[in-house]
This record gives sequence, C-alpha cells and structure tokens, in this order.
Amino acid sequence: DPAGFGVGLETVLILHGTENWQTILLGSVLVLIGLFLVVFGGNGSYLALYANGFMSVSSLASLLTWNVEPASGYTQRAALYMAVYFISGFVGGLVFGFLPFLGHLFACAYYGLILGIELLCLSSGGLFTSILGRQLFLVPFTITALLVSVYHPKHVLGAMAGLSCPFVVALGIDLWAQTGLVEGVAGFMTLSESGAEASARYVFDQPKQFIVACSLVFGVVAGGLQYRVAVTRFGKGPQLGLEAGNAAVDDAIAHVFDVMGETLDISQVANAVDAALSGLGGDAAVARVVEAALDDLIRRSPGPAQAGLPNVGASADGPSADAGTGLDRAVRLSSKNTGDAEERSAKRIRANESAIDTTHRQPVVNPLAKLKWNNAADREKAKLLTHENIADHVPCELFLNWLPPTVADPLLLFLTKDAKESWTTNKYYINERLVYGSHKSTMYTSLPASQFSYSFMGSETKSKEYTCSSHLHETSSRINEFVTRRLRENRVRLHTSVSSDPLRTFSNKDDAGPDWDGNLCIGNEYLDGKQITGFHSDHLGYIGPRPVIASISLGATRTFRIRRIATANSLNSETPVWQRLDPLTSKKSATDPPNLPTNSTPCNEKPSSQFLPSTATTYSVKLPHGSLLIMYPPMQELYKHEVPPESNFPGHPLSSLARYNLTFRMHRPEFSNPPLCKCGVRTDLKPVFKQTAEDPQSERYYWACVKGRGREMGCGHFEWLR
Ligand SMILES: O=C(O)CCC(=O)C(=O)O
Ligand SMILES: [Fe+2]
Repeated sequence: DPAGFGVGLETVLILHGTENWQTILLGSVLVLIGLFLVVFGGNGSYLALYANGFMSVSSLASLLTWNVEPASGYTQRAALYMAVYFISGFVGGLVFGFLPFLGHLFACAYYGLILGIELLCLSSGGLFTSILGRQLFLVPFTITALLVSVYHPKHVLGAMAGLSCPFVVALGIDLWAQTGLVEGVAGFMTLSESGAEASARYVFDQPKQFIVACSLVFGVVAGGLQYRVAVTRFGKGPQLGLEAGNAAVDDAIAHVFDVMGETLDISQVANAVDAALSGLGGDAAVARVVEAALDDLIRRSPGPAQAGLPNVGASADGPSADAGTGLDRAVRLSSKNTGDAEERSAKRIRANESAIDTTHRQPVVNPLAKLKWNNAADREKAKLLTHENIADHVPCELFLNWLPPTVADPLLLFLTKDAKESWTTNKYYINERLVYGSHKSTMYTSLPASQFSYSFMGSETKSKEYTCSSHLHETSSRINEFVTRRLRENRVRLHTSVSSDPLRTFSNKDDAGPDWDGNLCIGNEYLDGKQITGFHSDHLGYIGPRPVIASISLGATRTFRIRRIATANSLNSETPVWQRLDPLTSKKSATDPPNLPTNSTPCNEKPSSQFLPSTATTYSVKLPHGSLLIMYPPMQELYKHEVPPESNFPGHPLSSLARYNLTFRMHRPEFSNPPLCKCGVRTDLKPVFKQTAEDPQSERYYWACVKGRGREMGCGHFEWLR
C-alpha cells in the first residue's frame, strides 16, 4: 500500500516540532511496512492484510483529522496525531483481518477518496501552474485505474498501489513546488520553523466540510463500483486473506464441477483446477489438495467403483492435514451439484438435440482457460529438471541434440508445411459434445493403412505413412534402434502381457522381450505460447499397458511439465512392489544400471525414502530443438504431463515461436479392438492400483466407457482387461 505509505509520510511531515528521531523512526517503520506489503501483500498473508488495513485506515483518519484542524491548531498536536494514527490503524487492521470482504470495499473506497482529494487540489497551483496542466497530468492515472478495475479486477489492488506510487511522489514534488523546493526540503530535513510554515501553506482552497464531503462521496462511488465489478467477476471478491482465498477455491471447484458436468475428463478437470488456482494466486499445496480430492472423487463415481475399485481416499490422503478439507469441500460441492443433476442432464439433452442438425456445433469453452498463466507461481510450484537429473525424479530420460541438425532442421520444415496443409485441430466428442483442442495435430504410422485405423472418442483419425518424408522415416528408424538399446541398457523389459513379472526388469539378455517399434506417431503443433496440451496421461488403448513413448521436439523450446497422480501416502509401504522399485524412478543416474534386485521375487523390505517423492511435486523440463524425451513405464499410469501456456520461451530461427512435437508409440494389435460399450463407442483402457494384503501388486487395467463416468453420462461400461 504505497499510497497509505505516502500519506503516512505526509502525516510525518505534519508532525513538525516533534523530535527528529521520532520522525525518522516512524518514517523507517512506514518504509518497512510498505516494502513488506509490496513483497507479501499479494499472497493473502494475514499479516500483510493486517498491515494494509492499518495503513489505509490510519492514514485516512490522519487525513481527516488534518482537514478539520482549526486554524488555531490542536493543542498537543503531535500526541493527537499519533493517537489518531495508531488507534485507527489498529482498528483498521482488525477490520481487514477479520472481515477481508469489508476490507476490500474499504480499500477501494480509500483509493477513490485519495483520488478525490487529489482532484480537489487541482486549483492550488503548484507543479503545474495551470488547471489544464494538472488535469492532463491526472487524467492518465484516473483512466488507467478505472480501466484496470473494469477489465482486471483481480489485479486492482496491485494496480492501484502501483499507480499510487508515482502519484504520491508527484504529490510530494508538487508540495515542494508550492512551498518552495529548497525551503521545503530544508524544512523537512531540519524540521525548522520555516519548514513547518512552508508546509502549512499547502492548503486546499475549498471549505473543509466541502472537501470532506466530496471525498467521501467520491470514495463511496468508486468503492461501490469496485465492489460491483468484483462481485460480478468473482462472486465473492478477489483474494484477500484466507477467507476469500477459500472462497476462490470453492469457486474453482464449482467451475471444475461444471467442466466435469460436461466432460468428466480428468485432464481437463485438473487443468481447470490448475488454471483457476494459478489465476487466483492460490498456493501449490491447495492446488494439490483440490486436485487430489477431485481425482479421487472422479475415480470413486464411475463403474469401477461399483466393481469395488479403486482405492477410495488414497489420493486425497496426502501429507497435508488440509487434504480432508479439500475432499470434504469437493464432496459437498459434488453433492450440491448432483442435486440438480436431473435438471442439468435435461438441459444437456435439449442442447444436444438442438445441436444435432447443426453442422457447426459450438465448441465447449472452458471459462477458466482464459485466466492468465501465473508464471511466478508456476516457477515456485514446478521443480526444474535437466537432462542430467530427470531420471532421478520421474520415469523419463532426456537426450539433448539427439537428432542432428541435418535431420532435425529439414524435418521441422516438413512438419511446418505438412501442418499447414493437412493437420487438423483436435476435435472429439465428449458426452456428445464437440470439443476442440487448442492446437493442431496429426498421425503418422509405419503400419499399412489396411492394418490400422485409429479411432478415439468417436472420431476416426487419418494417418500418413512415415515414408511421406525421408526425414521422418529416418527419424523413426533412429528412434527404434535407440529406444530398444536404452531399454536393454536400463534392463527394462517391454511389457508383453499384463500378468508378467511385476518388476519388469531382467538380468538375462534373452529375457529382454521384443524390440521396441514406434510404429505410431502423433504430431503436435504449438504455434505460440497460447497453444497447449493440458495435463493428461496418454491413452492406453492401441498401445496397451505400461507403454514406452518417445517424444521428439522441434522448433521453439517449450516447457514440459510432469506431475505424479498419486500423493505420497499412496506410495507408502502398501504401494505395490513394482511401483516402489520401478527401475527408472528409483535408480540414481541415467547412465548407471539400476541398483535393484533383478529377479522377480517380490521385495518385502520397506523402500528407502529417497525413492519416494514426498509430495506430488510438479516437475518441469525444457524441450529444445532436436531433443528426445523417452517416457518409460509407469509414466502413463502414475504421472500426467502437459505443455502449459507460456509467455517467454526461446524460439527457433526456422520456426520462430512454433514448436512441433512427434511422439512415437508402439501400436499393439492385441489392444486395438476394445470392447464396444452400450453407447456404441469404443471403450478406453485405464489402469487402476488397488492395494490389499492378499494382493500387494494388483496393477490392473479395465476397459471403460469414454463418454464419462458420472451417473448421468455414458453407460458406465466397465470390463476388466484379461
Ligand atoms: O508436445 C508434447 O511434448 C507433448 C504431446 C503429448 O503429450 C501427446 O501428444 O500426448
Ligand atoms: Fe501425451
């Protein structure tokens, strides 16, 4: 609150005649409080909130006291100002702290009031001698403040504070201009009589009652406007302290349930939560709790839950005591939502009916997707990994400059051209509604067209053959050879059947399983930082459980983020052995062979804690031109990944801000014919982890209806993978 800080300094100025050390002490305290607020005020810290209330109310009270001061002056002037300043400050701090809602209203009114006072000073004739000059000076401040309050209400406090800063500085200069700079500075520094007289000459030339009345009216109008905008946008006002922060979480969850009502797609839901929380400045811990709670809820509601799965409560049972609260909140909101489920369902059916004849259906737009990515919060939240340490944290390896420029550059040019000519924006039907992705994608394959047709979520996808580009063809051969070699070196055996050795490592070369063949490749195009892929795990239909996926990046360097689905508690001693001892998550370096038992005897020892992430940390890694990222099992089962929106990232001379990505997967015919569900759509393959005493490693898979898992959507098809 630099404005309060500035007015506080003015108050100090009024305290002429008191001891020099008092002025310096008060000034220093104000500077420290101001700095504290600038640094922590945005986090909704109670202390910052309290200090904000203190500053705002005390400086307002001081101003009012000053304005109504009789010409003869108060007796015990300094003591009176001190008392007014501190008593009103304490009260203001408490009001802001306990009633942040009222605090917000008051703060906005206060800013308006300050502006009102400044406007009324227009005719004093200081820095600008003409009224026009002063108006021209003030107009940009006023207009900017108004625009910010209307279009970016959640930033209004920050913006107003930012605006007040130069404003108050200008006010100070103006004061000196009116009273005489040298005289004013000398008076302030030495607290001399002439200084006091000089500042006393800085007077409003309207009657005092008029000034006070105008200021209050202006303040109330500005505050009311602010309040209305905030309520319209957020329902409960922008974050101000924990109470409003929690309200924001509630709102976020409510929005998320709306998104769920439409799609029940966990990656979209998780995305909505992320967007909501980062947009509202929520902290990472809250985000995790909410997401875990939602994850759990979604897992609980579908068909598999009726079949006795999955492990209810595990994912929300994280390390934080708040987890329960997050879950409660989610449950409460979900029951609130299912209350009017019938009505919503009817509405949806009506909407679908009206959409049937229309060729151009309305895409589902996530209302939260518009929220800006909070880069600062993101940096705080995500732990940056490099090619050197990525394998220590997640089941991935990264190879920089893996594809030589002689292949990577022409491949990038080919993809740029091909994308322009034939790639399509991801669109798929969820719950009979057409949903568009943010970017274009395509599919390439080495499989003969007759042998392969890929369909997901009701839409057939056409694919081109690798041979359509010699560079693509070469890349695919290089990848096959390299990934197969890395699997052997890491002693990771390719999944051959679900019931095979739980450790999936091997010691004997003959036991290595088949070669990896990335015969199916998905291309993604991200033209700028707004084009993204939300948090998801790759679909297992067609590629089967525990896939190995190799991803090539070309063009601009974007951030790839990885987050574990389960929280620490579901990774404790009840965690299946294979999960704890997964070779890549637990080994120490990307190049050493894993230091693990390589036979298939289940290991009963408690895992060393270094193998376990303490929380569901989000990791990020930069994927530059020509890099190869290999995602090993159980990446798709236990982690989600995304390419988030970004504003600052290195472009590439050949493609500017555009990035192209090729993810090679191994198509497995035995997983290509999923059962049809009652909705007439192919089901999708999902993993589930259930831990029981009898069955400590029940990693199982089931086919489920893709249309949704809620009561009123899809058919709830559920069938174990045999
Ligand atoms: O662009 C990327 O790096 C990720 C693409 C991706 O996750 C996918 O296609 O499934
Ligand atoms: Fe993916």
